[in-house]
Amino acid sequence: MIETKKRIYVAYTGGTIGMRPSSHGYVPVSGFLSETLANMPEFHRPEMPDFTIQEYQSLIDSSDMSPHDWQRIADDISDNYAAYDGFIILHGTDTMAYTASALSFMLEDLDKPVIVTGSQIPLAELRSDGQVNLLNALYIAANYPIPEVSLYFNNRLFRGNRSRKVDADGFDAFGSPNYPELLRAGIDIELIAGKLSTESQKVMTVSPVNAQPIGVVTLYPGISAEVIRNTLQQPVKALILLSYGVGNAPQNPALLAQLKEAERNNIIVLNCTQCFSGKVNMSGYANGHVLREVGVVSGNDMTPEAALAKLHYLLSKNLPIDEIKRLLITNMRGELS
Ligand SMILES: NC(=O)C[C@H](N)C(=O)O
Repeated sequence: MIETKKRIYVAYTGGTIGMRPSSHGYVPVSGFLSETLANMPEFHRPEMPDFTIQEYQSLIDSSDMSPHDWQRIADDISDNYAAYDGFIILHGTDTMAYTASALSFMLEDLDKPVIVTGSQIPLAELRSDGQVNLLNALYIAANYPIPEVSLYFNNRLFRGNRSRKVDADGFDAFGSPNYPELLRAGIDIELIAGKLSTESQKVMTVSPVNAQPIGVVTLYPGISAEVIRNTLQQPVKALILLSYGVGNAPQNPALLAQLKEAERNNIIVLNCTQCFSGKVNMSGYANGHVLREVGVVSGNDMTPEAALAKLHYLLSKNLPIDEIKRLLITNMRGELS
């Protein structure tokens, strides 16, 4: 029996991977990525899957990404879902972890691999990491299909909603501080925490997301209650508080009163740690306990990127506030332990 080649859909949204130098720095240029790839023979070897590149109308630096763009990507995957075995999203690195997190929530009952990747140096430049990232992402999507939204960078595949950009200018630009990688591509390709897809009867659907007014405040020594008060101005619906250590905040009565006021106004306050790894435990110290007493919800070991994406996703569903709070502490897509 002849094995048919896998078909992979590549959505090119922008980012450094397809950029070209200009007088004011790198810019995305339409048609350039497809043209560059057409001239790279390794992408067309018989071991490689068949792939189609869909270049988006307006290619963007990922610092311009918004929830509206997440929706466009999710809808694009949905429109092409039946015709392909896997999906690669070519994306800038700056907000890649946010998009991977958002897609992980929006794509309900996903049973095919969706891999987000990009590069630090454009594909067409000398010493680019784009070639190896895209080549491996295509190969892995076809031969090691892990049916979830993941992020591939520098020989490692991470769970999308556990990943973070950890280096502004190195090639090892992503990490997954609280969860092992799904797969490592060395001389051999080694599955670590990833589970390969099996026969499934699932029907993938997209949960729409609208941009939600969400505040984010990092605590710092000397922070005044006014900073919290200003961030909590209407129409804010949720606040991510990036607290100290295991979820501690100063025992400043004015600051705590602002958080209590948020609860009275049905504004969700989600406590994530500003530490790179580890988790929130509001019973560890009296300074964390007071936050719990004023109704703050624990973000556990969610990354700030996953917490923001999850809030956009849940707030877009118009659920009762208690249900949103319940789901925030529930593991929905492997985003928290
Ligand atoms: N390496 C990159 O892709 C960075 C670029 N500014 C982006 O996020 O689009």
